[in-house]
Amino acid sequence: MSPVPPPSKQIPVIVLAGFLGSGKTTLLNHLLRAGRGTRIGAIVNDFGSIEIDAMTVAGQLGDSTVSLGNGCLCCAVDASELDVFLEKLARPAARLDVIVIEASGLAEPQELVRMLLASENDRIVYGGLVEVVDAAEFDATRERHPEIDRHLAVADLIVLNKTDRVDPARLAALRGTLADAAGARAGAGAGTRAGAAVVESVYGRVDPELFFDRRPSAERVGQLAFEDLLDDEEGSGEDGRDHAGHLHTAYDSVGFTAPEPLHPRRLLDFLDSRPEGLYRIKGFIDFGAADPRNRYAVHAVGRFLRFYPEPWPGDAERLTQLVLIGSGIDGPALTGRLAAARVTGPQDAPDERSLWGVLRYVPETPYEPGEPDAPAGAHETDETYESYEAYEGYEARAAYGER
Ligand SMILES: Nc1nc2c(ncn2[C@@H]2O[C@H](COP(=O)(O)OP(=O)(O)OP(=O)(O)O)[C@@H](O)[C@H]2O)c(=O)[nH]1
Repeated sequence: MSPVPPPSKQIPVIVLAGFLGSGKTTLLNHLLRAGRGTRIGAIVNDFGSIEIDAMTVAGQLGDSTVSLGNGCLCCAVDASELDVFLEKLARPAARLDVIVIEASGLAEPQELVRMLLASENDRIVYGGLVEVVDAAEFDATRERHPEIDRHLAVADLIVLNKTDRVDPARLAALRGTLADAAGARAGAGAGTRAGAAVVESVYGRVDPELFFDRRPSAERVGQLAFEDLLDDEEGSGEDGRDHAGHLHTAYDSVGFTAPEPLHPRRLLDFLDSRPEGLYRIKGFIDFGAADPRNRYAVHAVGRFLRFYPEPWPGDAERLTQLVLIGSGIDGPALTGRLAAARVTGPQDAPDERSLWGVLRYVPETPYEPGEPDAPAGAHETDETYESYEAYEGYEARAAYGER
C-alpha cells in the first residue's frame, strides 16, 4: 500500500486479514501474478496454497517467502519471531518492494499491526491493514464472530470479495452495512478518517496499485516474456477469469499538477474529507515556505495516509504532482478542490506551524540518503513516478487503463 521504493527507503508491510475462507490467499496470489516485476515478499501460514509459478514470474522464489506452518501468525509467533522473518525479508539483498503478511483467518489483525508498529526493524514501515470480506458469508460470519466489526473498524481498506456469489440487491445492502461498520471509528486519531474505502472483487482481482506501486517497466527487463505469457493465459478467459486489463476498467485516474505550493492545512482538509471511492493518492507535494527544503511524497490507500519528506533533488522542478485513483470519482471536482489548496500569494504563505498537521502522518526513522546499508534503489526516488509526466495541468482521464 505504499510506494516502490518508498521515498522513506523503508519497505511497506501490509497486513492482509479476513475470516476463514474469505479469499486472502486468492487475493495474495492475484497480487503476485498481477504485481508484475514488483518484488513482493509474503509471510503466509500455508505455503502450499501460494502459486509458486506466479512467484517465479515475479522473480521471488526461494527465501523471499517465509512459511509459518504453525498456524495463527499472531498467536504462534511472538514479536521477536516476527522480527526474525521481517529481518530476513527486509535485508537489502532481497530487494523487496513490499511485504504482505497474510494473517491466519482466526488472527486478530490488531495484534499483528501492534507487533509491526512495535518492530525495531527500521528497514520496514507499516503499510496498512486490508480486511477481506466474503460477500456471501458476511452475515453468518458476523453472527459467529461479532468481532468482525472491530476488524472492519480498524481496516484501512476493505476488499468485499466473492461479489459473484450475491445478487445486486444483497450487494447494495452489504455496501451499506460495511460502510457503517467501517465508519464506526470515525473521528479516531492520526492516520485515519471516517470509514475505510471498500473495493469489490471477484477472486481477489483488485488493482495491485491499490496496495503498492508497480516497478516501472524499465526495471522489469527479462521478466516481460513471462508476464506476456501470463497475460495471454489470463486473457484467454477459458478458466472464467477476466482479462488482466479488465481490472482497470473499474477505476478512474485523475492527475493534478500545480506549479504553486499547496497550503498544508487546506490539503489536509481535502484529505480528511476525501470522498468514498477515492482509494489511492500518490505523488509529491510542494509545501512552499512551510518547508522549502523538502518535497513530501504522499501515499494514501483507503484511509491510510502517510507523508514522506525528502530533500528536493537539485534538478527537480518545484511542482506538486498527484495521481488520484478511484471508482466513480468526480475528476473535475477533485482537481478543483486541490486547486483551491494552492497558495494564492505572499499573504497566504504557510509557515512551519501550518505543517504540524501533516507531520502527524510522517513515519519515524526513515533512511537517510547515502546511508551505507540503505536498501537497493534507496537513492532512486523518482523512478516510480514516470507516469506523472503524462499528467500536465488539471486533467481527468476517464480510464485508468490509459496510463
Ligand atoms: N465464488 C468465488 N469463490 C472465491 C472467490 N475468492 C475466493 N474464492 C474461493 O474461496 C475459497 C477460499 O479462498 P482462499 O483464498 O483460500 O481464502 P482464505 O481467506 O485464504 O482462507 P483461509 O486461509 O482458510 O482463511 C477458495 O476455494 C477460493 O477459490 C470469489 O470471489 N468468488
